[in-house]
This record gives sequence, structure tokens and C-alpha cells, in this order.
Amino acid sequence: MKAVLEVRQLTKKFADAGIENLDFSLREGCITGFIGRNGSGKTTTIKTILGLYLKDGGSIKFRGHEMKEHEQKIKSSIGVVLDEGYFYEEMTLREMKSVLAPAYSNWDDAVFSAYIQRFQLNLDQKIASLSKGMRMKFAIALAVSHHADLLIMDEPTSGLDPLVRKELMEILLEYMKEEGKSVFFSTHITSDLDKIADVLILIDKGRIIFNESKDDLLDRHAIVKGDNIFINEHTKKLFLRLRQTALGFEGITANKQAVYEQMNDVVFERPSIETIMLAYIGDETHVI
Ligand SMILES: Nc1ncnc2c1ncn2[C@@H]1O[C@H](COP(=O)(O)OP(=O)(O)OP(=O)(O)O)[C@@H](O)[C@H]1O
Repeated sequence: MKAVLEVRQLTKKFADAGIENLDFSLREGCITGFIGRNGSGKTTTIKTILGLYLKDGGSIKFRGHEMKEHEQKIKSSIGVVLDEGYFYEEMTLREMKSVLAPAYSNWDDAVFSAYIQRFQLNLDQKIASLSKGMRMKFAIALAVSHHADLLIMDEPTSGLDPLVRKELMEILLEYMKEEGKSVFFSTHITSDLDKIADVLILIDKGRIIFNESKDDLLDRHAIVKGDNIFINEHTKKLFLRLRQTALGFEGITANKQAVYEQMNDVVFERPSIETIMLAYIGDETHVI
């Protein structure tokens, strides 16, 4: 599968935080979920990719072209939804659109109007008076109205109710139906990605912990429960997290096959993405 975006050794440092040597590619035709707890580096990564933060090192290529050298052209192929205001609050939706649209050579007013209608937004309303959900919908309408090939969204679901979140997922699936589209979607609400993500990248403390297809990730991890007789110094190493009580053990493994081969009378359960994520980054008190 072709890579739409290639990030190599990307580094952006703040005093005692930031991102370091990030390597990943976004594959064409895929929704990639970018997950991690608050402060893990998701926004920094996205803003550095978009050139809103000056990078300290590394390269970002869009369809093989260095982002920095072809910024204007590449940006018209990318739709962006950021989690914090990049709108002028005093403007109406119509005025804001008129400011942003000319920046895109392939702006399509018909697509924009169709989304505004679908979302039941009023173009004469002031940005400042929009609810969080309406604001997100307006941002999406803008992001998809210039035939972007890649949508980059930073926490688009934060603060939204479940119904609006579901609507957003449906819009993304619709967007993906057209050939050659890709989505990069950051969130700490992993349940949003259960159904729609193809690939998951977990970031923690500015470093990538895993980058894998969702199906492979869910297939190789498992919650395992069974009798304590199966737990010894050797088998303990098969678990990312393990809790033992007098009644037995419960653990999460990243190597289901090895556990299957070494323990014959245990129960396997499919973990959620959140359970897997917390197995890698949860604090000491978190077990499963
Ligand atoms: N402009 C900045 N100046 C200094 N430090 C920053 C700046 N932006 C981010 N950081 C720090 O970099 C780290 C990563 O922050 P970032 O906003 O990228 O995390 P995040 O994963 O997007 O978190 P959240 O889910 O809360 O949005 C944090 O420790 C943050 O305090």
C-alpha cells in the first residue's frame, strides 16, 4: 500500500517535553488512529507535521515530496481539524469561509454548501455562538470542501456527546469511500476507533510505543485468566501486566500464541483497544 505521509526521525523539543525521533507512515486508504494519554505528544506531532511548530529535526514527506519545500501545494491536499480555535470568533460562518476558501485552489463551494445543509448550520451565525459540536461540524465542512486527500484531525471528538461522535465516525467512513483518501485522527478516547480505525499508533512521552494494524494488534493481545499453577518465573514474562490473587491470575499478553502453547487450561478474552493501551502506559496501580 502506498504511503501518503512519511515521517522520519521527527523531533520537536520543549524544555522538558516534546517528541523525539518519531518514525511512521500513513498508508493511503487507511484511517490511522493516533492514541495516547493527555500530554503524550499528539498535538505536538500534528502541529509539527503541519508546520505550525518549527521542527528541531527529521523529515516529513507528502506523497514523496518534502513538506517544507512544497508547503503551499501540499497544504491544499490536506484537510485539518484542530482541537483549539483557529477561527475568528467575531466572524459569521460565511465570513470565515470567505477568508479561508481562497487559500485552496480546489475549493468546492457546492461540497461546502451540502455539508452546511446536512449539519443544519446557519451561515449567518457568529462563530463565538457555536456549540462544541457545531464548531466541530463547521471545521469538518471546511476541511473536506477542498477535495483533500488526507484529513488530519486533532482530538476531534473531545467534548462531544456520543451522538455527535457517532455522526463524525459516519462522515469519516463516507469520506473514505472515495479512492485515495486517508485520515490521521488523534484521540485519547480509544472507543471512537474500535470500529473505524485500520491502523493504531500509540505515543507516550513523545515516543512511539506501537504502530500496527488494528486487527493484528487485537489478534496478538489477549486477556488471560486461569489457575496460579501456570504462573512461574518463565511464564510471567509472557505478560505485560499480571495480577494474582488466591483465586487465580488475570493478565494481559502481547503474545497470545505463546501463552496458548504454554498454558493448556486457561481462558482467553479479547481486549479492547483501551485495555491494550493501558497495558503499555497505565501507571503502576493499573493492572488490567
Ligand atoms: N508550546 C509549548 N511549549 C512548551 N511545552 C509544550 C508546548 N506544547 C506542548 N508542550 C508540552 O509537550 C508535551 C506534549 O504535549 P501535547 O499537547 O503534544 O500532548 P497531547 O498528547 O496532544 O495531549 P492532549 O491529549 O492533552 O491534547 C506536554 O508535556 C506539553 O506540556
